[in-house]
Amino acid sequence: MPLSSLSLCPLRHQPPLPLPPTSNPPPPPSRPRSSIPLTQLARRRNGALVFRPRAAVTDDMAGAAAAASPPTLLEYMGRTDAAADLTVLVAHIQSACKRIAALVASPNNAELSRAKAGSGAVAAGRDAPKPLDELSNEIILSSLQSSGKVAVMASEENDLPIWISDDAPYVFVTDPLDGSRNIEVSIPTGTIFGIYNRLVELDHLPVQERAQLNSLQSGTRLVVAGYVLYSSATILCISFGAGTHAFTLDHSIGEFILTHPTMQIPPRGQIYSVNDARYFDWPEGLRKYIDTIRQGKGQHPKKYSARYVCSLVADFHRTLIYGGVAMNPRDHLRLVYEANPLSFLAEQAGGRGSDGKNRILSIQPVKLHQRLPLFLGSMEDMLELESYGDVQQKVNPGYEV
Ligand SMILES: O=P(O)(O)OC[C@H]1O[C@](O)(COP(=O)(O)O)[C@@H](O)[C@@H]1O
Repeated sequence: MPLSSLSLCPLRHQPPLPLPPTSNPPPPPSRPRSSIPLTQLARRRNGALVFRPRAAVTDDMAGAAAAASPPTLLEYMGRTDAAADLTVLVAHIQSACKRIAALVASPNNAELSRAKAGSGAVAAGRDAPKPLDELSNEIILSSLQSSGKVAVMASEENDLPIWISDDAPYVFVTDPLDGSRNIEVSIPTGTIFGIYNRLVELDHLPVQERAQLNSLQSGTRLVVAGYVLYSSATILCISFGAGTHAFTLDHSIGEFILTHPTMQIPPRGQIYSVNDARYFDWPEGLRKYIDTIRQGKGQHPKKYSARYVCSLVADFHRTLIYGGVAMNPRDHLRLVYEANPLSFLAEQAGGRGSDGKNRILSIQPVKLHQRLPLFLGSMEDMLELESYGDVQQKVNPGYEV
C-alpha cells in the first residue's frame, strides 16, 4: 500500500504528503559478510569497534575476519534471548529508519519544505511539524502495521494514539523525526522510540481508553528504548534492558553493524550542552551552575566546554560517548516518547536522566504529549547539577528561533 494513501491515522496535519521519489531507494546489493576482509577490527579507548584497512587479504585472513565480524543488529538479537516477536518488530523498525535516513538526505527536502511554507503552515510557528516529520511518521506507522506486532502507536505527530491491532504484543511510542527544524541546513536529526508490552488487563476497555492507558506506561516498564541518529553516520542505539549498544549503518551491505557494544557514559565529562541564549530566562540555580563549571570552579577542577546542536538525539549521542550534561531546562520536551526512552538508554549506560529534580523514569505520565525539562548525562555531572536545586526554567515565553 503506498504510504501516501494511508487514511486510518488521525494525522494532525492532513493531507499526507506524497513520498519523494528518492525516499525509498532499493537496498544495495547484499554482499556476503565474509567478504569484509579489507578491514580488520580494532577497539578504541572509548570502547567503540573500528575497522582498519588491511594491506593484503588471503583466504585464511578472510575466514578470520568473518569470524571476528561484529554482528548485525538482527544477528545480535539472535544471540540473545530476544523474543521472536520483538526481533520481527525491530527488523521493521530498522527498515523504516533506513528509509527515513534516505529521506532526510534526499535532494527533495528543500522543495518539500517550500511546498509546506507555501501552504501557510509556517504561520503555525517554529514548532509546527515539518513535512518530513509527517512522512517519517507515515513510514513508521506503515512498518508497524506490516510487522503485525504492535497494538498501538503513540507519536508526537498524532494527537491521539493509533490503535493498530487487538492481539499484537507491543506498544510503540515515538518521536519520528526530532530536530527537523534543522533539516534545511543538513544538521543531524533523529528518531526516538520506546517499546512496552501491551497491558492485557486493559483489553476490556473501549479502544481509545485502552490506547491511551497503554501509551501512558511508566518509563520503568520499557522493554526496549532506542534512537536512530541521522548524521555523517546513521547510528541505531538501542537497549533491551541489558546495556546500551550502538549499531552503525554500513551502506555497502545495507545493515546496522554493532560498533559500540555496552556503552558506558564516562562518570564525568567536560562538556555542557544547552541553548544559552536563554540565560536571562534561567533560574538562579542553573545560571550559577553554568557559571561555575565554565570557570572550572565546580566539583571537577577543569573548565568545561560548550557544545549545542539543538537536535536532541545528536546532543544526547555526543553526551553518551564523551560524557557531560545535555540540558533542555525549559518544559519543552515530551516525557512519553522523548525523555523516557533517552533516560532509559542513559541509565543503561550508567548515566542519569532527570527533570532537574526527579528521575525521569519514575515520573508517571498523565498526558500523552506531556512536556518537561530534560537533563541527561554523566552521573557525577548530573548529581552536581541537581545539587543546585533550582535548575528548571519556569519562564518559557516561546522563542522565534
Ligand atoms: O529551542 P530550545 O530550547 O533550544 O529546544 C531545542 C530542543 O527542541 C528540539 O528541537 C525538539 O523540539 P520539537 O520536539 O518541537 O522538535 C530538540 O531537538 C532540541 O533539543
